[in-house]
Amino acid sequence: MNPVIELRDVTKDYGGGRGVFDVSLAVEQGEVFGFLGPNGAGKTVTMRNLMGFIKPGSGAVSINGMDCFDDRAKIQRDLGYLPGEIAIMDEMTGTKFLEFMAGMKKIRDLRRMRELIELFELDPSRKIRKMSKGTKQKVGLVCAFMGSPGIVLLDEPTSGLDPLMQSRFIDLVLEEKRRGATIMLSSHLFEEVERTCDRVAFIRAGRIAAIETMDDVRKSRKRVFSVAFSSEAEQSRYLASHAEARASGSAIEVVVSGLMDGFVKDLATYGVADLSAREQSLEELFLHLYGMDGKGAGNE
Ligand SMILES: Nc1ncnc2c1ncn2[C@@H]1O[C@H](COP(=O)(O)OP(=O)(O)OP(=O)(O)O)[C@@H](O)[C@H]1O
Repeated sequence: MNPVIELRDVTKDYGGGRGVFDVSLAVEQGEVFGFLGPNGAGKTVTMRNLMGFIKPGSGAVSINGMDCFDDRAKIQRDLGYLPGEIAIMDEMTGTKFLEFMAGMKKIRDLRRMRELIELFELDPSRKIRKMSKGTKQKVGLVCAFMGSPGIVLLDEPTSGLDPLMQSRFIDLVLEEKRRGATIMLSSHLFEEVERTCDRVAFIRAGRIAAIETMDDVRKSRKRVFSVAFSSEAEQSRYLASHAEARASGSAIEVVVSGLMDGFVKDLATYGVADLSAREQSLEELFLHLYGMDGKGAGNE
C-alpha cells in the first residue's frame, strides 16, 4: 500500500545543530500518527515541510505521491491544518475568519463547522485579537476539521485547551479516524498521543529516535510509585535493601514494570503511610526506551 504521507531522508539544516536531519517516516491511509518530542526537537519544521511552507534542503516530502512544495495548492484541497502558532487575521472576528476560510476551501455546507463550534463550546463572535489562547486554538481546530478533509495535520493541537476540551479533541480525532481520515499530530504530551494514535515517532534534536506502534510503547511503559513510610527508620530499612529506589523529598520513588504482585507483597512488610502511582513521564519514557536525557535540541 502506498503511504498517504511520506518523508524520505528529509534534512532542513538551520545551522548550529538546529533543524531536522535525515527524517524518514510514512503514514498509511486511515492511520493516526503521533509525532512526539520535547520543545525544539523539530516537530514544527517537519509539519511546515509537509504543508509546503518550506522546501527541504535535501530529501523528499510527499502527500498522496505529490511533492509537498511543488504541488501544495493541489494537496491542500483535501487537507486540514492546525498551525502551532495561530496569529492570523487578528482583526477579523472568529465567525468572519471561519466563513472566509470556508470560502477559500470551497466548503459550501457549513453544518460541520457549526457542529464543531458546538463541540468545542466556541463563541466565535469576538475579534481573534481579543481571544484567549484556548479560544484561538478552538477556532484553529474548527478550521482544520470543518471541510471533513481526507488528511489532517495538527501541530500541538491541544495547546491552551482545558482538560474537558482536550478530551473532546480526543473524541473528535477518534471519530475522524472512523470516518477514514489520515491524521498526523505533533505533541509533547504523551496522553493525547497514547489515546489517539496507532503509531508514534519519537523525535529528538532533529532526528527520529524511533517509530513504534502504540501497543509496543504501552507494553514498555512502566509505573512510578511514590511511597511515604510510617517513619524514617522504615524508609532507611527499605532503601538499604532496594538499590533501585530513589529518595524524593520525604518519600521514595520506585519504578515498577510488569506484574505488581511482587512489589505490593514486599511493600506490605514495611510500615507505609501513603502510596501513589503515576505513569512514566515522556522524559522518563525517553530515558527508559533509548537511554536518552529527554532534552530537545540541547541548544535552545
Ligand atoms: N526559520 C528558522 N530559522 C532558524 N532556526 C529555526 C527556524 N525554524 C526552526 N528553527 C530551529 O529548528 C529547531 C526545531 O524547531 P521546531 O520549531 O521544529 O521544534 P518543535 O519540536 O516544534 O518544538 P516546540 O515543541 O517548542 O514547538 C529549533 O532549534 C528551532 O530553533
